[in-house]
Amino acid sequence: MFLQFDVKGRNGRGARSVLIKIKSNIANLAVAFVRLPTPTEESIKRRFSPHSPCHQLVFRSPSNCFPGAFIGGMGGGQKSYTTNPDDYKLLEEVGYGASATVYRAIYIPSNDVVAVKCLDLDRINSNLDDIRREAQTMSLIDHPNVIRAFCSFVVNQNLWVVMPFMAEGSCLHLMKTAYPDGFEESAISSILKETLKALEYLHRHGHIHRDVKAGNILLDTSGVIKLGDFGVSACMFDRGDRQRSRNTFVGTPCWMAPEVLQPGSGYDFKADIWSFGITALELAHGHAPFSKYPPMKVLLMTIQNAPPGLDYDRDKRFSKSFKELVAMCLVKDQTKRPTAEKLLKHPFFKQAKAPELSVKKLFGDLPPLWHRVKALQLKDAAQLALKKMPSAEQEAISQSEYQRGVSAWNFDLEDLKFKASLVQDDDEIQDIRVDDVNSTSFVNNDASNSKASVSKSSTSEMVCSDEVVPSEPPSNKGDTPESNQPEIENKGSIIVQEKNRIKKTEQPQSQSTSDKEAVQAKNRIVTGRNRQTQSGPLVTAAVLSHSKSDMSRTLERYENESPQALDKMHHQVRRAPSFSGPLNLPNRASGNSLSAPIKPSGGYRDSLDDKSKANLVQIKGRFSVTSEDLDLVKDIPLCTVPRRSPQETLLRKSASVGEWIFDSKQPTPTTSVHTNLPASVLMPHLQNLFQQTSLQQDLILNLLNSLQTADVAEASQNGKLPPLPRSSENNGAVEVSDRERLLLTKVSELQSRLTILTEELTAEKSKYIQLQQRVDAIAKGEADAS
Ligand SMILES: Nc1ncnc2c1ncn2[C@@H]1O[C@H](COP(=O)(O)OP(=O)(O)OP(=O)(O)O)[C@@H](O)[C@H]1O
Repeated sequence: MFLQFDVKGRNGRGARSVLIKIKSNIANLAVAFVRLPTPTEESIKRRFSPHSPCHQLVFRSPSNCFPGAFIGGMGGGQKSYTTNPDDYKLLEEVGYGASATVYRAIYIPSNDVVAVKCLDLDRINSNLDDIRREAQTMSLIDHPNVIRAFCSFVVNQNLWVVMPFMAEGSCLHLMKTAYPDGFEESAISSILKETLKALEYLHRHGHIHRDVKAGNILLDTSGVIKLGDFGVSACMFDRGDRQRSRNTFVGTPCWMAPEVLQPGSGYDFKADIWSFGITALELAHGHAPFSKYPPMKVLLMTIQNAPPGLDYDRDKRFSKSFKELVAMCLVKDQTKRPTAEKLLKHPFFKQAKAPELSVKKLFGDLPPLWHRVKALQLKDAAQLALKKMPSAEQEAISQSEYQRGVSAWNFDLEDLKFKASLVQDDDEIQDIRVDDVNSTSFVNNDASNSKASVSKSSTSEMVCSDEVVPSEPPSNKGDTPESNQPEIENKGSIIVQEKNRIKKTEQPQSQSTSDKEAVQAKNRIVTGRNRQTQSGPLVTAAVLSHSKSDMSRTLERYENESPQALDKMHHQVRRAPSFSGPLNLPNRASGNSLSAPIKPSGGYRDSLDDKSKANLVQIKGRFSVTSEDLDLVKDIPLCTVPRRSPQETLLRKSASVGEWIFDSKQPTPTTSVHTNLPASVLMPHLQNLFQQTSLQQDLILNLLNSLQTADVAEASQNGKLPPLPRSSENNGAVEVSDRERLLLTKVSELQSRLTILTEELTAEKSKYIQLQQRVDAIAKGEADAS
């Protein structure tokens, strides 16, 4: 079916200006990670003014052409919705993403509750094709598990997409509100099954969703589950431009498949299967794997590490079939991943209950969605207000560096990998592999470990903050059909705290508020650093490290001082680095295949352990690096692989130094250490290694010196640093200080390298000394014998 995409003004005027506006937006592709401002009451009123210019994007199908209104494209018998904005009354904000804000709204002619997604065309990180594609795809949908658009039209600089209102919001919101550790398995299987049905439908019709994640799985009060957000979907059967778009990075870092990160080869619908697997882990744990890391680190880990899975102690509560399902999806070689159709036949889904049974109970007694969203926004605002800790700054710098690379179209994967390697890992929240440690199990094996226990128990990872009162819905709430909904007392203000779980299980089941605070304080001390997840707007350590009353005071201040200030903060919250936004990276050809080899079992791994036991060379937190992976990342520069133990030196040699200094084909001395080669053979190699490591150290020192002294201009030409300010007229001071900052970053990067090399040198020295002693001993023994 061919759809025509028209732009017209309300009175036939203004079409030209809209087209120009949209075209100018195409030129703004490089603007990434922009969040929309919270529309003020003023701006919403303005939008609805009868004098406000309205332009309509009208979708017409040959068989169903109603100028000014779009009626269900394929389903037939659908309700009709007009494209007149005056027919819609926007109510509360119920969600926001990278490119849009979503409102609950009333369609006045029929009094229906709908959702209106407002995409700001001025700020959207997309071109007209993308926008059109999303709206077209959504309007053609005819599947119970996929959100369809009733109609779309342009109002001022916004594209409005009218769609069914999903009263319980997204799974992500739900987890952030009440299930910080994820859902129980029965709910997960229902959610995944419905999502998979949606994917099967989309794939069958030639679409790749490209943004499958908990934030895009929407729930309504009756337990119906729908997959939403086609902001980045692509058509598999297209050629030309759209086909090329599949060679670009689009998606959200934590959910992106490895092949999406190496766009030279392109990717297909199997990328959705990977994202589906990540979503399964997200639903199981409350967050996506790698979500605590900045995007560039996530990119590196996705490429370099063994795929994540349900392999840890905390995952004991999950069934074998669930673990298998996840493992099937998270296979690096996309050709080995099953189709959605095949996955639907997996035993895991045989037991899946109807969502009305397993999912509906999840939100039984939660406050209305908009209260929850408001509470989450307030927490984001508080987080921003308190965001003065260095780690937050580091995140911001990391994010801005990343964006700079992306928006300047000078993205360099090697540079990215190097920078990623400098991001400090958070060892304090390491997970423990099942077969590594016979530790006390801290997992609540009770499958009913859900909201009730979470919200009532003081051992839970939530802190209920009664003081945070979600702001009242707009005054026109009384006009709505839901105005008779009882005002549910505030339960939505919940702070998720990741802390030392073993410690927590020792805590008593009921405590007073002050006890709770004391326990939290204790846990903060025990934990050191609280978890910071960068998957969407979350409560970070900044908030968590403040007492409940501190936080409420902050919030009160923002609430009371001025609504505008709060509004501004919300605006800033959206603009603040959030690591869940889609990525759009330029096309890069890559000859490297970084996909890990898959066992000939067709990609069906019994568990990660099999692979890890054979080839595991490093365990780092929840991640492991296998020798298979190392072969594939040998082009990753020095120190991208963290080093902790003498054994890891072997790994480092083969992955970095061996590549840099030695002929990689030549056997390295370190690999020979464990052989029975005579000392006379070993010694030259060791001496060689020793010398070359020293050389490396000298080289780095020289580089450091030269950088620190005079070679600034030359450095600016190598593309790594911004150019020197051309004139002093315009904010030269800012440019200089930015530059200084970057130079300092560069210097610290070099210093880190130096430190690592020094460590390495020391390790080699001690090995050298040991071997020297052995050689001496052998020589002495031989001398004695003769
Ligand atoms: N129909 C709906 N009913 C209720 N809530 C919705 C609906 N559609 C979206 N939302 C909420 O709004 C949020 C943002 O919507 P959406 O994901 O479409 O925006 P986006 O800007 O495309 O997001 P992303 O950051 O994923 O690209 C969702 O996560 C969800 O919580």
